[in-house]
Amino acid sequence: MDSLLGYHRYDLFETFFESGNFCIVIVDHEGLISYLNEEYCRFLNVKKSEALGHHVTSIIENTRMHLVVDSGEEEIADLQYIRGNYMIASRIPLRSEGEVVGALGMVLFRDTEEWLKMNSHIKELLLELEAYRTQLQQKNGAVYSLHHIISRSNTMDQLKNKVKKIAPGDVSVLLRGESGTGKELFAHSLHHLSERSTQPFVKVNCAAIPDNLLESELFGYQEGAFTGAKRGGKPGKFQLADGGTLFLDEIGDMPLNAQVKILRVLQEGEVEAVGALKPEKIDVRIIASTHQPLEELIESKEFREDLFYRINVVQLQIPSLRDRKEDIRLLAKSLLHKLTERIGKRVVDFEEEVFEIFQAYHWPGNVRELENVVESAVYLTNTEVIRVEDLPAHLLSHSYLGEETQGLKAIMDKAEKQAVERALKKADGDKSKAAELLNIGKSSLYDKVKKYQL
Ligand SMILES: Nc1ncnc2c1ncn2[C@@H]1O[C@H](COP(=O)(O)OP(=O)(O)OP(=O)(O)O)[C@@H](O)[C@H]1O
Repeated sequence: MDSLLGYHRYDLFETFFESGNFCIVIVDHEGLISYLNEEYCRFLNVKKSEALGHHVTSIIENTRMHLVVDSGEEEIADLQYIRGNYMIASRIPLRSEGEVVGALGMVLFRDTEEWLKMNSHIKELLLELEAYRTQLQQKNGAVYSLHHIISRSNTMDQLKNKVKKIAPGDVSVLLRGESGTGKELFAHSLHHLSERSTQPFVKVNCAAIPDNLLESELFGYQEGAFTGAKRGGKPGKFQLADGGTLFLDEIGDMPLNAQVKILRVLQEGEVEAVGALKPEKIDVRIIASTHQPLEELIESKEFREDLFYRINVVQLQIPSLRDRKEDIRLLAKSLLHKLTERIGKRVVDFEEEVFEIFQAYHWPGNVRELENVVESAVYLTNTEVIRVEDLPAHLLSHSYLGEETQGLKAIMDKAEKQAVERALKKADGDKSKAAELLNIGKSSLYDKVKKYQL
């Protein structure tokens, strides 16, 4: 045995790590992946070469490997949500001469179903847990929390810290920001981190409720309140949110008469269903969102000032994507991962030029627009990497024009530089070929290469 281990140690480990149908990952003291076996690569849908050397959090969803390295504490049979399933993982710190030098993670069962087959005795408990979880989710309605908000910019970090501070209280929060910046994700997160997290989270799209239905939608109605009223009546959004959070989305689009009614409920803490004989007490926390300039709407008497002061106790301004361009790369990668998983197509990365175009574009639709662009590119691409030609045309033409402050000369230079760079790349550095692709003379190309120091 000694000689077996002595002479064949490496082969034995390799055989062990690679032949079982379990997943193994090893990270170093910085949380960078040193080893990922083939089975895990298949499960994660990544290439080994792309994973090695990268921080484990960028490759494995909800991983805790880097935390185990920090704490030095092993975690055995932990439930981890990954690729749409709960799997069971164990994480063991690796020590050398008393120091933690890394960690080994092993996925024991890749989904709870696999686990159930082997552990019939806990089946009942787990099913019960799932039932409660689903029930809670249905009742609760808030599915996102802070870790779903992907970012690396300082402004977003500061916002997330602010959310952690204000979430526990009952203070009303007004979320401001352009459409698609993630206001709803913040509303969910505030609820999740609050003491009301086990209670309902109810969203009202203030812009979408027709005027004549507004009262019954918000405050409910009693049986027989009007012709066509349901038997037994119907609770309104306020009653449904009782004890929890009411998210008033696009409050700036709410008609004035509805603003008056909402204000009254907030002031008095009670609602009166249509046809009810007396009001009922209601306890809700209000989170509102808007992309409208409310101060201007107050000036033009389209928004009530008293309601504004009620909802605007703490204000969170979510920056537009063009004001936090350092988030774009991370967001694009994360959205790609999420979308390919949903669509079921293997597309693993973006060409570097795509990121350049993303950086130059002004993203009027913010993260929602980025999501749409990545989704359409995933459908269109014929390769595993999204290329410039997979992007919508308006992105290419606008990318140079996004920064109007630069002046026309600078914009044209930038466009020219990118075109030359692209042609050189396509021609594998061959300048004659690149000149041909651009339909210009060779000497003109040389001039441009010199000018832009390519
Ligand atoms: N930081 C983020 N990380 C991951 N996904 C994000 C992020 N921000 C926004 N998204 C995604 O972008 C889309 C738009 O986000 P959301 O609906 O929260 O924006 P919004 O500001 O509420 O928009 P609107 O004002 O139009 O309702 C959603 O699919 C959301 O999941």
